[in-house]
Formats: sequence, C-alpha cells, structure tokens
Amino acid sequence: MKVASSNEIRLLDKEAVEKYGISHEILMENAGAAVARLILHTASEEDTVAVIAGPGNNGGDGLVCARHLASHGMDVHVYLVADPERLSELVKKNLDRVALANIPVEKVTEKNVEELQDVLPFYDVIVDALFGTGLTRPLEGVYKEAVEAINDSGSLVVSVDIPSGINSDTGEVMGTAVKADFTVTFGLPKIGLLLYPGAEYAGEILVSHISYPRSLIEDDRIKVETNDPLYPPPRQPDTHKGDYGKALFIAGSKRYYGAPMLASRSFLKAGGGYSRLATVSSIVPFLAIRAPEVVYEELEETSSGTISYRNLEKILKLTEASDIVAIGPGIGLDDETARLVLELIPRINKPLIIDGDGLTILARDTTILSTRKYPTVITPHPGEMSRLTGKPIEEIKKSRLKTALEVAQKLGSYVVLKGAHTVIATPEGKAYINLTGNPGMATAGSGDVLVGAIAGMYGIGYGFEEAVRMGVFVHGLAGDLAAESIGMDGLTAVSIMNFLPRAMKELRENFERIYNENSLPVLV
Ligand SMILES: NC(=O)C1=CN([C@@H]2O[C@H](COP(=O)(O)OP(=O)(O)OC[C@H]3O[C@@H](n4cnc5c(N)ncnc54)[C@H](O)[C@@H]3O)[C@@H](O)[C@H]2O)[C@H](O)CC1
Ligand SMILES: [K+]
Repeated sequence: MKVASSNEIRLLDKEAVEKYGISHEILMENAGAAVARLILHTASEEDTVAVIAGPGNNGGDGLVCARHLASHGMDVHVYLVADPERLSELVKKNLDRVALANIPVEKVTEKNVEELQDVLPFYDVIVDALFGTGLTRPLEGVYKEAVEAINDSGSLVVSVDIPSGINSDTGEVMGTAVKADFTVTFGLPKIGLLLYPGAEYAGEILVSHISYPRSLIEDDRIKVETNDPLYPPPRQPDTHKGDYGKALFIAGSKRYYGAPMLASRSFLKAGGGYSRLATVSSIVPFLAIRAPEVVYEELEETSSGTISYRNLEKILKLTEASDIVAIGPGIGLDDETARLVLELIPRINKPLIIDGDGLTILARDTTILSTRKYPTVITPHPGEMSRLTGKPIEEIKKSRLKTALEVAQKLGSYVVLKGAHTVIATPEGKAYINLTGNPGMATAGSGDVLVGAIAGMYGIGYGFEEAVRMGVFVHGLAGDLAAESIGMDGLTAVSIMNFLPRAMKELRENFERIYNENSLPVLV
C-alpha cells in the first residue's frame, strides 16, 4: 500500500476535489463516518464519547464523527479547543450541525482546560480530533494540556488521521502526542504512522480510502509503500541444489566466527541451494561442526587472524562460480583486510551484499561502488549509516526514510536501513517500510541472519530488488514466529535463523493470512 507525506496527501486531497469532483465536504463526511464506524464496531452503543475537536479540518472530521455517533444513540459530548469565529466555513457548518442535533459542545480555553483532567476519565471513548497533517510546530499551551488530559484519561482513545502531536512526515513527537489505541487514517497511511515513535503512538492503524478514486490510491507519484510480501517463486520438483542459487560469503575472522556461520547458514535456512563460506582457515573446523551444510573455502590469514590480501585472486575466482556474493559479516577492520575488501567490491561481477565491517570499510571510499555493473545492497544499522554519511546517529534516527533514499541515490545502491520498521530504499528513489519484526530481534547476529535471508531470496528466484524486500520481510516474519513461540526475551539470532524455514512455509502455504497480518487493514 502506498504511504503518503503530508504534502502528498494535500495534493491528492486537492485532486480529489478539483479533478474528480469530490467536494471537501464529502471527504470530511466520509472521514468522520469512518471513525464513527470503527467506534461502533469496537465500543457499545451505551458507551459515552468525548470528541476533542481542534481548529482545523481534523477537528471538522471529529465533529462529523460526533454527529454519526449521536445518530446511533450514543451519548456524545464535543470539547472544542478552538475559537469558533476562526473556523473554516466547512468546519463551522459541521459545528452548526452538531449544535442543531443537540449534541453538547463545550469551548475549551486556557481558563478551563485543566477541567479536562477531571471530566475525560468519565468517558468510555475519546476521539482525538485536535490536529492531523496540518501540525506545523510543537504543541503548547491549551493543546498540550488537552493532549495530556487525553493520555491521562484511561479511556479508549481513537485518533483521527494521525495521533495529535505526531509529525505526519517523520513520526516525531512534536512537544507531546496522543497515545492512541486506534488511528483511522484517510486516503492513504501517513509516513509518520509507520516510523517510530509515531508507529507506537498510533496504536492499531486502519486506513479508510474515503472514496478516493483508485488512481489516487495507486498514484505512482507516491514513492513510498509498505513492504507487502510477494508470493515466492515455485520450487520445481526436478531440481538440484544449484537451482536455488549458489551463494558465496566472504566473512569472518579468528575473533568473529558467529557472524559468518549465521549468514552462510541462514542462506540455506531461507531456501538457498549451495552456500560457500570463504573464511580464515583457523576457524573452519569449529564452523564445520556448527554448520555442516556449508561448504568451506579456507583462506590465508593475517597475523591478527583476519582474511589476508593474498587471497584476492582466489576469492575473485570463487565469485565467478556464484550467483550472489555477500561480504563483511565479522570480517574485522585490519588494514590489510580492509585493502582487500576495497579491492574486491568493484571487481566482484555479481550481485553483492555488503554488511557489517564491510560497511565500515566501504565508508573509507564509497566511490568504489560507482564502477560496479551489478546490483549492490548495503545493510547498515544507524551506526554504520552514520559512518557512511558522516551524519550523527541521532539525526539519522530522526530522518530514516530521507537518509536511506539519499544514500541509495548517491551510491546507486539499494539501502536497507535496519531498525524498528526497517526502511528499504532503491537507487531509483522508491522506498518500502517493512512492518514485520519485533524488538526481540535487536540482538547480536540478527543482521548476519538478514544477510543470509536476502541472499536466500535471490537464490530461490526473486529478482534482486524483490529479494532485498523479501529478505527483510521473511527475516522479520521469522523473528515474529520465534517471538510467538519462545517470547522476545530469549530471542537470539539463532532463533531467528531457525524460524526462517517456518517463515517460508507460512509464506507458501498461508500467503493470504501472512499478507493480511502484516499489512495495514482497510476499514470498510
Ligand atoms: N487526507 C484527506 O484527504 C482528508 C483530510 N482531512 C482532514 O484534514 C486534516 C488536515 O487539516 P488541516 O486543517 O490542514 O490541519 P489540522 O486540522 O491538522 O490542523 C489545524 C490547524 O492548526 C494549526 N496548527 C498547526 N500546528 C499547530 C500547533 N502546534 N499549535 C496550534 N495550532 C497549530 C494550523 O494552522 C493547522 O491548519 C487531516 O489530518 C484530516 O484529518 C479531511 O477532513 C478529510 C479528507
Ligand atoms: K488527530
């Protein structure tokens, strides 16, 4: 599903009106009615409802919602946190309709806002219609106090379009924000609902298309989408291991042999056919016990136990017999090894995944990517992205989508910026926000499993871009299945790896359910 910025949704709003003849009044009526439908499905008609309406169209949606709930016999009160004289004509029209329907309206100002703390806990349901995509600055004064009263109420909170206080483009909290149980968002979901902390404040998100024409819903001018799963390519019966991709992992060192094991083995667990690990000979005996299905290529090592430069030609030869290559997990930062990695990246004539220390080494000279003739994907966590861009980590965490898109464009490489709701960006300027995964996956080695999963998706036959997307999707799905089975606390990278086969089985056998459970529901 497409995901819109506040500017894009305003553009679609404008086109709905000007190009498709759907008036603002119809859009607002559909929006308010959608919120009312959710409440009628979720609460009971005996429940009491407080609608907290703000100064703009978000408030207007709330007023429409109040009218619909009252018409179902619910006991509804409106708290207007705005100056009625400054409302737009359309919002004023809806305020008049509320008054004409004898729905109590109370004006909230600095003088009486603290009373909200006392009255809101008595309402079963609170509709947060203070601000939506028009939020332009941090909430202060009466608005901030109203939000805090909503959060302290203990009532069921339903946010209109976006939780008030959340930045609809970045997901940041602007001063303070409503913690919603549900958010009904209109037209298309907003980016700020899917990036943390916005994703956490939104609660369960439901989309209402409010009669937007399909061409607006699927508008290609919108470059961001949720990372919805794609059905896996069939596994033909008469095949041999080579048909499911031959992968080469250039990884590991005397100190780090967990990473290469996790990456090379996860490739097989995700469905890949033939996994070769080129690593320092001193750790091969240990690895062979833990991962007997992997084929090992022993490499000479430096005095610090990392892969020596002397292996350059041998490694290049190995890449020729591979379909996809991954470089970096646990490879270390020894100068000689770094020189080898910087020499290999432009000369590996295969699709390439660069991860872990390989990214820290790449950060020394990202121009080496420009000569590559085959697709590349880099899989940084925010710390590695900070080294690649020179931007502080905090800034990256606040602008994950923008940073991923910029770097993908600049490097001509796919970017997987890991974290809660991993973001995938393409060199062509598209982006996908992944919805699978859970906090239990923030564990050492999780990224190594992801490298294997991406390579595995390419091995089973997805195209490169689809393999990157689906590697992230199944990695998160495996983590969710693992958490379901053993909880999040003891969830380790090995748990995620061991649930990859189940994730693939679920994808193949219960695709519809997996799709529905991991994409945004449309409120009908
Ligand atoms: N997406 C659609 O097609 C539809 C969207 N609708 C709803 O419209 C709002 C956006 O409405 P808008 O009037 O542009 O802004 P808000 O209601 O979010 O904000 C009101 C107003 O408040 C001012 N403001 C901004 N920040 C602050 C602040 N920190 N403190 C005080 N005042 C602030 C600013 O002037 C804003 O204009 C969208 O979210 C939907 O709910 C349509 O109703 C249905 C179709
Ligand atoms: K809102």
